Amino acid sequence: MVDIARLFAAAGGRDIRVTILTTTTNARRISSAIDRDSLSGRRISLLTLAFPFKEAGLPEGCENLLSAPTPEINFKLFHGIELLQPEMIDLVRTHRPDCLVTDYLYPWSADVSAELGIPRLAFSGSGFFNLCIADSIEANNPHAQISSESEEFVVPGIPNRVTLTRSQLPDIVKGEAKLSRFFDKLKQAERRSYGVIVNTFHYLEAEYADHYRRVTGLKAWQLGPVSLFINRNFDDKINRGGKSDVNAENCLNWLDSMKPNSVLYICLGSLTRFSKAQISEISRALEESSHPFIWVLAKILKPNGKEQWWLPEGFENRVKQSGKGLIIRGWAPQMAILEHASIGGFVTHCGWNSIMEGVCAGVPMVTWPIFAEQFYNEKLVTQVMKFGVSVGNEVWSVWATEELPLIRGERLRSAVEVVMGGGVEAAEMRRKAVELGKEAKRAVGEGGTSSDELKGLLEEIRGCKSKRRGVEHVA
Ligand SMILES: O=c1ccn([C@@H]2O[C@H](COP(=O)(O)OP(=O)(O)O[C@H]3O[C@H](CO)[C@@H](O)[C@H](O)[C@H]3O)[C@@H](O)[C@H]2O)c(=O)[nH]1
Repeated sequence: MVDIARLFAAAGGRDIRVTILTTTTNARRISSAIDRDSLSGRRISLLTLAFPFKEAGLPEGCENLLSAPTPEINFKLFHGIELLQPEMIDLVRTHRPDCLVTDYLYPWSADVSAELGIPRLAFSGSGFFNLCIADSIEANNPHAQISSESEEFVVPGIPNRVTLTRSQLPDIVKGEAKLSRFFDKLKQAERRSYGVIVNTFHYLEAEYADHYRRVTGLKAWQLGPVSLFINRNFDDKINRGGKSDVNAENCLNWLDSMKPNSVLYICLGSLTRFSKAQISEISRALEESSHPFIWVLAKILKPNGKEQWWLPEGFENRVKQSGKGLIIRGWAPQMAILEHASIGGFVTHCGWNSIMEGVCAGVPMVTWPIFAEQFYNEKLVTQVMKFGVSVGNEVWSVWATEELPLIRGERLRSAVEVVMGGGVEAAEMRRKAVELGKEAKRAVGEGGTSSDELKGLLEEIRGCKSKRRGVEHVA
């Protein structure tokens, strides 16, 4: 979202000013990313609201999932956001923007936009592929005809043959009534929007962007990869949101000492939590594999809801002594790592931003989706564009608890071997990943598809404004 704001500020010229409406702690988290870019620093203002912690039953300062990604906190956060709604609507009415860009999760913004006669653009944090799969599953219920959780079904009516299992579908799809009602509301608001903007690019998802436009009748713009448009300097790359927990230069120096395409990067996002048993399996795979690695460690979640870092006894010392790997606890300088020539493979949870960043860097992937729409994103990588291989996780879950089936070390190792080994399959995946990386750069360059769509979108917003002025004048 912040990258999108910076994109508008940078591309819009003098007549565009951007205001980001957010809550206090989140504002603190993003302000440095805005301020260090002098252009966006001048053209972007932050408008902050105090989060209603007490009323939502949350501890002070807990206003995003990073502090504790549990379902309980999730629900309370949603409740807090709901409580803020009247205040947010008032602010929009007072500021009267020419265009409102809001997350999919803010259905009210479609109403206030209609009231003010301004376009609402829904921002999807994920890609068109995900939107198309979600639409198809909701409309056709293909999983209803399947007898077991693990039987594959084909997603109907989309451009490619894509298979999923029922166990990989988000809870919401499988029908918790309260959640379903909420998501119906989001869908209706999406359909009442002026259009949607997506952090993607033509070459990666062209068919799915067209399919989405056709099925929904909505306008849709591909503006990405936003990270390429915006994050041009080193500081931007290493401090995207979180402050890096390692010395990025040391990390890159270590990568400099490695051969091209030889290092495996493992990061399962900022929200994933694992069991001790799962961490043990990953460490065993990494020790037994011949490839050097950078591992961004996921925390374990204890039964009492507390979190902690954990590694099997002696593992870290052995890694240090052999010089085979780096272990990062906390926020990694992910973009800078992925772009390094020594990185040869990326084990990812398939969060959309990670996929886009891996694509930009031309790195093939081992996919390990955990929850949200990550299983859908996985299929774009493994079944459609084919620049990655799945680790074989079958079960959607908010996090990997002790009860969930383990991904065994052997399974991880063999998936890593497919991507990092010297076989024909590995070469083909790498070729595809490199091609995508080139196309991503082309898309954001002068005359590129995303650059042109951005120009077109800004023109359209200006057009809406002129039309409104005309109407007001006549009135
Ligand atoms: O140590 C870290 C961890 C993350 N990142 C950055 O944080 C972002 C992570 O984003 P993403 O890969 O999308 O993962 P999540 O934070 O898990 O994303 C949530 O939001 C995404 C966008 O809506 C969804 O696709 C995911 O399923 C959902 O989990 C990326 O820019 C990473 O570069 C770092 O720089 N260092």
